[in-house]
Amino acid sequence: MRPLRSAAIDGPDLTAGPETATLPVALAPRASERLMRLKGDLRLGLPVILLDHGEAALVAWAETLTEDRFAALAAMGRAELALTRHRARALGSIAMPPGDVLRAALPPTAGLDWITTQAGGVADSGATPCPLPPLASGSAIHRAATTLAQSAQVLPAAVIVPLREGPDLALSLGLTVMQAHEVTDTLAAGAHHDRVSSAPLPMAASDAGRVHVFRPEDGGIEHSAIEVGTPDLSQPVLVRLHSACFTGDVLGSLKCDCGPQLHAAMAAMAGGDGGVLLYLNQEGRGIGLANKMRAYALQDSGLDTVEANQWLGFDDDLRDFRTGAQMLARLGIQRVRLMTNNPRKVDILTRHGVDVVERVPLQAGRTPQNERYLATKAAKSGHIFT
Ligand SMILES: Nc1nc2c(ncn2[C@@H]2O[C@H](COP(=O)(O)OP(=O)(O)OP(=O)(O)O)[C@@H](O)[C@H]2O)c(=O)[nH]1
Ligand SMILES: [Zn+2]
Repeated sequence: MRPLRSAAIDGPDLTAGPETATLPVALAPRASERLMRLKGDLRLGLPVILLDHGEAALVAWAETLTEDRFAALAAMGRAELALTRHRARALGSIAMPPGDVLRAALPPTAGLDWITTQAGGVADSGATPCPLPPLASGSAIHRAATTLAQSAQVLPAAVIVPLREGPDLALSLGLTVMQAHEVTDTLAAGAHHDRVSSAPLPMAASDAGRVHVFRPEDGGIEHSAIEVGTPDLSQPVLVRLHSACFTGDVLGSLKCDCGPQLHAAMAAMAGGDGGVLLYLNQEGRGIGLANKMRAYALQDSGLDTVEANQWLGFDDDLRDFRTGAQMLARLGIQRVRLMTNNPRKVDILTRHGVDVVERVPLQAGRTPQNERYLATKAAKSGHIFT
């Protein structure tokens, strides 16, 4: 495979000769922007090419792959399936250490239905998945493909076809190409968020209110901060870091405590000296609404919240609370009284420069239907309910 350097793959080459010195390099996409393109392609069902130390592979996500594209991929070489260690465990494989990814050969007769079953996409169909003999430990390409899928709220299972001819194919077909390590490094770094708009909003809880909308620099999902009442930002501010729950916040689901927690937090702010609600769009602890519904179907067959996430291949909590710390900093809030039962929220805010002067317990909305959900929070996720 010829070593290839391309602005489409590596970004602009700032060390090249004088003729490139005049290129408007600021116009070229940065790593975080190329990552969003890659993610967009994979969500569409388009294959991409990932590179790792002289290796190249075509990569597509099992969930978004179509029959015609799968047939074309399988014709390109020996197709493999990459699954997270959680999904491998659900299929009956031996336990794998954190960070490891299962890499298995696709049986020659495997079709898209078989792949979807292995990926966990037919949990409620009664189909029985089977253990897959691993080929070897997954490479950086397998890891990048499954980690990126989790961040895109897609089942973390990928079809991977190693390429002998390198990324030339990608360039002639117009496929997006990226280095695997750049995918994982960029994901780990997280995105910076800036405030894009603010406006007053009178609310049922408080006539005085203001909404601030934040957008990540990579063009991803927006989040909001809601001032309830008129908090004095020079004093410790009552803050709720709330993750979106469409079913609980909007539909009044009895399966969780999110809706009552949201309303209790706003009532406490309105009834006191005001406060700030950070509403983070991290539905289903980051797995998204579609997967949360898959998890709910699995919970009806006996799994708890954590087991259901893992059965689908996801980590049990994918939320990035660094976003909350950034939003507080942009609002000029340094000291907070944090309304939560989750010590991880306190820990991450503290590690990212927020002075959490007090954890304020927030218990509301216990129902017979959410008893097991709350028990699992206490037993497996470290929540404090005392
Ligand atoms: N994956 C998954 N997510 C769920 C389930 N039930 C609720 N959620 C999500 O869990 C999150 C709960 O968010 P929070 O209430 O902010 O957080 P918390 O970690 O419970 O901590 P607290 O601050 O103590 O409430 C929301 O994103 C919900 O959508 C479930 O069964 N499975
Ligand atoms: Zn909820």
